[in-house]
Amino acid sequence: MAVELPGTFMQRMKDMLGSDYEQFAESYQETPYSGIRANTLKISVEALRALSPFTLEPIPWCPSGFYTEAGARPGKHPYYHAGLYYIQEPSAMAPVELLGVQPGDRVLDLCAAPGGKSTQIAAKLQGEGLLVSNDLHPDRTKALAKNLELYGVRNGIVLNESPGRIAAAFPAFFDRILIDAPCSGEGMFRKDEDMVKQWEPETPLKYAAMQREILASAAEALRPGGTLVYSTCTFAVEENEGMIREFLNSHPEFSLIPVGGTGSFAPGLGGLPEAARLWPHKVKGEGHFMAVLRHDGSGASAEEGAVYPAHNGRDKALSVSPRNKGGKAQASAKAAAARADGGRGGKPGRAAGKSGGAAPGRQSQGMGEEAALAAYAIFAEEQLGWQPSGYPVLFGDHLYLSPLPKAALDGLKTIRPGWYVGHIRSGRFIPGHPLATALHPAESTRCLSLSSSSGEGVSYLKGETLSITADRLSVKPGSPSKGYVLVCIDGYSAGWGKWQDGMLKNEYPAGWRWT
Ligand SMILES: C[S@@+](CC[C@H](N)C(=O)[O-])C[C@H]1O[C@@H](n2cnc3c(N)ncnc32)[C@H](O)[C@@H]1O
Repeated sequence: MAVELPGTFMQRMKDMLGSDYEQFAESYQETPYSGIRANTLKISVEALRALSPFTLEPIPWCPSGFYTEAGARPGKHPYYHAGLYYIQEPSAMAPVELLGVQPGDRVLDLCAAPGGKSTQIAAKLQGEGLLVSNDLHPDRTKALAKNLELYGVRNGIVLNESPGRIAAAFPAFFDRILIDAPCSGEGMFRKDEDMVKQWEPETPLKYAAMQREILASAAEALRPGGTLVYSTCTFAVEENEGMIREFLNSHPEFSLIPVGGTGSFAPGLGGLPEAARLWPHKVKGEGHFMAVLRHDGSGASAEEGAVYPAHNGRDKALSVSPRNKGGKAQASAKAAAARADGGRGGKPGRAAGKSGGAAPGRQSQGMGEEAALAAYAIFAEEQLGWQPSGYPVLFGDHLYLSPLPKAALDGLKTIRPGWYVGHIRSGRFIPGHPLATALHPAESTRCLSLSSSSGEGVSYLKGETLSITADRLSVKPGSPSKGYVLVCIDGYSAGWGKWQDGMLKNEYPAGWRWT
């Protein structure tokens, strides 16, 4: 590799690896591996394999993950814009596989940007339950929100908060928490030269201080009996086994679930074989560390109280009506309940971004909330033929469907309170791009499928107006051809168009276009 690795780092690795060191050092001459992960919210693994223009080789630790061949440019294919896969470093797909997410779970991804692992969690939730994706750095939450929208996530909330404030707002609430910790990034040296340039011998200790705080907050937000996965992409023991050992000493209610030494996962170092390592000289991927921690179930969980509807996509409840999805998706956060029952004040949060983003707290400018929701309901009936579930949250003229009541997010910096469905303009409802990306063709009254290979798909993604004859539209019986059309690429939703008299006006957002 072009960048020389720091001598202090290499000496430490020599001490750590002993006879394996030579092999480890040689692995830096290899080209790093690349991968994609099927978005099973939109396409099955089998269907992606059949459709893929790239040669795909399975990644052993992730059933929906594949290595892509050198020279493949998956980011430059219309399927990427249709959200059929996420481009992700292969080892980075491992932590979520160990989190054990089930549909209906309440999951917190504490250090989530740009959203690789959050999108993986969302796929496992299959639209049921709750995903809260958080990142401390405001700039990074923009990419996080965009990736969740591209992926078609309906039950996700994006926060820009400190882990401590999240724990205070949601004590003993989440079934599963992922900490993909900020770290010294030594495991990424082969892939990212900037990590090498930023590294100094003291870097691991600097990150260890942050990791300690994040772990302590996560322990408070986890419900009794819940599961916490801690991962890093570094080799430093003080950020890995050392951090976990320290956490176990101060949190005796947690124990390690053994994952090291199984399948592709090497055992942890320093007398912690239950933890897992992915070594770049042993697997086809970069360096990673993972520990799975289970709470023993002692202590009180969040009070039963506020209930939110699971986003299974076809719930009729649009108003704030309690709905229990199989018991599990029953949100019983003490905080959510307390705040839903009267609130505790605090600074208003804020939402941002191109697909919505008026400041929460502002009421609808043009019309009252009731009228705005009525306009949306009319749109949903006409355009979708069904009413998606979720708590309606109106920020200015922008409407979201949230998996939690609005009051549950009071005082938290909220980038996205839920699924952005659109905004009100002059008394009419205008559908948002994230509404389209999360829809399946059968969920829209009017659809048009463009081919990824004919050039039409790319023309649409470039924002061009297309000439489309009426017979090419797929329209549900009894509906007119004129109006909003869900535009798909080879049958997978990509955005909106507006059809009239043989012309498709392009509604693909400027900031998302193919360049
Ligand atoms: C390893 S990256 C996360 C990658 C992400 N999980 C993914 O799969 O795309 C770590 C993230 O932690 C964020 N971060 C740093 N300090 C944090 C803190 N104290 N609390 C929450 N997030 C933090 C960084 O902004 C960064 O985006």
